Amino acid sequence: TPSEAAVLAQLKNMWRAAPSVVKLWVDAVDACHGPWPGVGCALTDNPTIQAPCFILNVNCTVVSLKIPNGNLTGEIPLILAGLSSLQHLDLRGNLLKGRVPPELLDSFPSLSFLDLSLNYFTGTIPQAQNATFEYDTWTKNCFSSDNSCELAPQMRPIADCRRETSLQLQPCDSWTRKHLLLLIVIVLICPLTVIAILSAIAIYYWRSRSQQAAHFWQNRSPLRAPDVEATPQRSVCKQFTHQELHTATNSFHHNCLLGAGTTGIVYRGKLDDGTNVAVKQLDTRNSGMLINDEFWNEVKVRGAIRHPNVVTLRGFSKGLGGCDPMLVCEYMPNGSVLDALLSDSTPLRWPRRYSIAHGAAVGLEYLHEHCRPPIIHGNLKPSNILLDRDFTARVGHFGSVRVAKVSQRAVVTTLGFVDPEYGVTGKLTEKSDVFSYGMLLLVLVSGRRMLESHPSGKPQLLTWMQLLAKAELAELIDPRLEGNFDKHEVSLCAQIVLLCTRIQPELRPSMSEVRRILEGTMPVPISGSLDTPVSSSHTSFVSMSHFSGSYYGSSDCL
Ligand SMILES: Nc1ncnc2c1ncn2[C@@H]1O[C@H](COP(=O)(O)OP(=O)(O)OP(=O)(O)O)[C@@H](O)[C@H]1O
Repeated sequence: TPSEAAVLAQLKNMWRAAPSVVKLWVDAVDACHGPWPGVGCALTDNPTIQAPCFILNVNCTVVSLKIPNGNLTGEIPLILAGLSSLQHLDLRGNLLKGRVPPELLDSFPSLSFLDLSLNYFTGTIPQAQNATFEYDTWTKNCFSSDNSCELAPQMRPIADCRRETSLQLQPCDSWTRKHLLLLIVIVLICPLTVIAILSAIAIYYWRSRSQQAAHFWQNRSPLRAPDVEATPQRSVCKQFTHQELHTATNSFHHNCLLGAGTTGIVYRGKLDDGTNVAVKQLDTRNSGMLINDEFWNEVKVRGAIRHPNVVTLRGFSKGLGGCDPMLVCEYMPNGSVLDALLSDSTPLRWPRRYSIAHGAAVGLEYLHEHCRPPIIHGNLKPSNILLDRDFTARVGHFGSVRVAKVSQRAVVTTLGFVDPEYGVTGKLTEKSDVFSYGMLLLVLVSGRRMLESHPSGKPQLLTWMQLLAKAELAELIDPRLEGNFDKHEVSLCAQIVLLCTRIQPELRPSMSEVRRILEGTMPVPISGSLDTPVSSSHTSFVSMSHFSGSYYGSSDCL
């Protein structure tokens, strides 16, 4: 019919480029009257009779269209509906895609054979109203399997349905690519995301645990040493320029002055990153300190020390070009034990004093027994025990610290707290620090400076020691405590003072023993409970004791 001729002409035009039988369709000849491969005709009057219309020269109609494996592309053309007499449609093995509209199938009332397999059709398998098609019609396409099992029972036994469906409706290329991408996401990205989330949770958990641990330690009874092994030991000691420290301390402004000692002046400062620090300007001219390469090497070693009871050294400046060398330490907001003891406003209560005694013992134990080589402080005294925000005692100011066993030369020490043995041998040992610790404890209990005289007018240290030896504790104890103290703890401290200040260094306890006595996990050694402490010959040291004043800077320092 003319309409069929028009449809075929359009199809030819559409699929002209494809290497299929369509290429052989000849325009000049009617499809049913010439050699149009793939196009089959039958008598219009009786379409069941297929005939060579071009020979018989009778009216014919198109009843079959067979263009298999022709590389036809695009969607299935809806103009096919114009071939309404089609009984046989075979488009298998092409590259057709998109949906197959059921209306199209309904427009072929006589269609008895349909093969659309091996294409890229998508969507659901269309159901024609008047016909059911062989199951193979649809296979090897990209149909979703949504309705495949609804259709399958009409054609196959139910048992075969799912198996056949899943076998036949194979994924095609485009499907595979999409799912490959999905697989990559699942296999690679998802695990990475999960790992990242888990790591974040682990880090958060670890941080909060360590913060909790730190908080716990600060708030708990002082009678437990922190886990020193967990303390990081990587040196973060930085070499600052003079200019950096000049800026940090507001040009060493007097408002930033924290205090002055025998070895220099201490200023409060603020680094670029906002950290508060204490900057000690070393007075090499008057202190007799020997600042050489060995000193700086020791300073760097100290930069690696991290312990909750030791002030961290943040850095140094070598003081080149005529500038003073400087040490940069953590800033301790509550100043030194000396400051706290002498504070006019609030006397240091006994539990805090005992906690300070314990903290200082733990810090010293760490320096002596956990550092390799051991570190001798060499200048332990109340102004060198600093108090952090929570009043935890931190052993500070290592200005004269020397590596153990090589302390052959004179170092700056503070008389009154220094081991009498040092006066004889000129050598500092761990036991020199133990002696100084004993004196520190005496100051904590009595609340008095080393220079202060006893009301009797007798030389200070001897008087206090005699009181201790006679166990006349009541007279020794700081009156500012107003009787609010733990008698057992005070008695323990008194006995530790006696042990630590024994003349023979080898009879003095180690700092770990001191710590354990304070914690109550070790009894006081009986032999030395009230042994003879330092003799009166030592008083000469006492009377020369140096007091370091401290001037707390006003708030407009920085
Ligand atoms: N890190 C710090 N944080 C806060 N204040 C500090 C710090 N270091 C020192 N100070 C303050 O500065 C004062 C003087 O400290 P410095 O260490 O110079 O004195 P010293 O120990 O008496 O003397 P030296 O150790 O030189 O014999 C301390 O008493 C304290 O008040």
